[in-house]
Amino acid sequence: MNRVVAKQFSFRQYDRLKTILDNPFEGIMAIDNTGTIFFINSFFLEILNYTENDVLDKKIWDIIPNCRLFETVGQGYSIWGETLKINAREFLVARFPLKIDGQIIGAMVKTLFPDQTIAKEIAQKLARPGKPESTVRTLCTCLDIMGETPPMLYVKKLARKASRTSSTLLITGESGTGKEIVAQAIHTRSVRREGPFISVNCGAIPENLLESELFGYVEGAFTGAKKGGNPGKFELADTGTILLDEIGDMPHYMQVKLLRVLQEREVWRIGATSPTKLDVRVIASTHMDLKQLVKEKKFREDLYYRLNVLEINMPPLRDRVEDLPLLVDALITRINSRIGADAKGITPESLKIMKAYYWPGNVRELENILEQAINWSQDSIIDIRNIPIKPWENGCDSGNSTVIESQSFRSHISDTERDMILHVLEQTNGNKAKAARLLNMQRSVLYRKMEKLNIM
Ligand SMILES: Nc1ncnc2c1ncn2[C@@H]1O[C@H](COP(=O)(O)OP(=O)(O)OP(=O)(O)O)[C@@H](O)[C@H]1O
Repeated sequence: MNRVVAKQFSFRQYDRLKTILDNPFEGIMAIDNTGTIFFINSFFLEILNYTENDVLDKKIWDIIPNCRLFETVGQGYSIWGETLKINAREFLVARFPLKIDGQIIGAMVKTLFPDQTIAKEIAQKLARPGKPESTVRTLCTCLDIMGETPPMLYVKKLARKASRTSSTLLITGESGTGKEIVAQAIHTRSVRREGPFISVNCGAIPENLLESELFGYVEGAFTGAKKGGNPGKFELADTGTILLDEIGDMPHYMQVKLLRVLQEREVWRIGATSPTKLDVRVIASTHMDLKQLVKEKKFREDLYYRLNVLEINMPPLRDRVEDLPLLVDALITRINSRIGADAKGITPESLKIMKAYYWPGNVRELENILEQAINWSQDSIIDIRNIPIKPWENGCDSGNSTVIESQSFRSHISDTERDMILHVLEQTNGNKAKAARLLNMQRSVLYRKMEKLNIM
């Protein structure tokens, strides 16, 4: 190998090593035998809120006074599972000596988990070997949010940040992008995790019932009111989190009432003479453009700003197709265990089609197509071309979503949704409850979609 090649090779190697060490999932830092920091990765820099220049060549005790890494240089052995607190965040870490030819030349510290919540989730999993996930917990955690592309890593980062407070949060994004699972994950890693998580689909509840559903009523409030009254979803979510899904569908008069709840932190049951105090975190989600609705005077501006204290925007699947292999693997495992199949993967042709398709129904549609393909395939390596309705053949330039006019794009989404729903209804002989299950959506959502798409 000549010197130039050797140099290039080592540069490449260096880049690769740096990528490994700079990954966003673990913190790594190393000191020499005088306690001087000679390596720190971006994970730790972000937690410390420092740049490399602030830290490199400084003594470890000046940067993280409570870090016992320098002790490792003297001790010469590793310590696992110690807690390290940096800027009010706690990490489980390991520290161990670095040796060359048996001589200690320094020590390094690394985090064992990205944070304590994930550590606890994994500990729980280990404590219950062999138990199917569904019996361990029903709500999603951050581990259930699949995706390693930059937009998804950003979503997870925002979700972690949002879980540290109880601020009102708005999650936006197309249908099926995972808004509900992110809301659940934020709840399950927040201090409210022991409290309830209540999800309300504002668009699926008939307008005349919405107020009593959300705020409850007292005995005798109206004919047919239950004896003793009934608590609303807000009261049921007390000490926990309420997810107001499809907030864009909330009628105007209810927007006023919701604004009052957010401001006063109390609800008035229908017919009540005094309010009930609440301790609820509100997360709202929508696939609509709320700003546009505000402009069109269909959504109150003051409510929009109350809800949008924090915002997480879920990227559509077409913008993160590099996540497809990971999603496909994970979803196949999920579907296998749900329907008792044994699919192992997909053909390269399927992946090619998937990467070119623009996924109007996002991950929900992907899951549905995979489940259909598993049912139609003879082999354990499934081919999505085997399914009867092939939405990617709908005559659109699937490879380049940006050239699609927004109107035709929307109508294409509706066509695809209509085809999917009709196909599943055919499979279930018109049984809507079964169809909703197959489509992985609430029955009320299916009814709403059927009404919108004129499916009788
Ligand atoms: N990143 C993801 N990782 C794993 N599963 C996902 C992801 N995104 C979505 N899903 C799955 O897709 C389905 C739809 O997700 P979810 O209900 O959270 O979407 P949504 O954005 O709230 O949809 P809608 O607006 O229609 O209510 C669920 O089965 C969910 O588990």
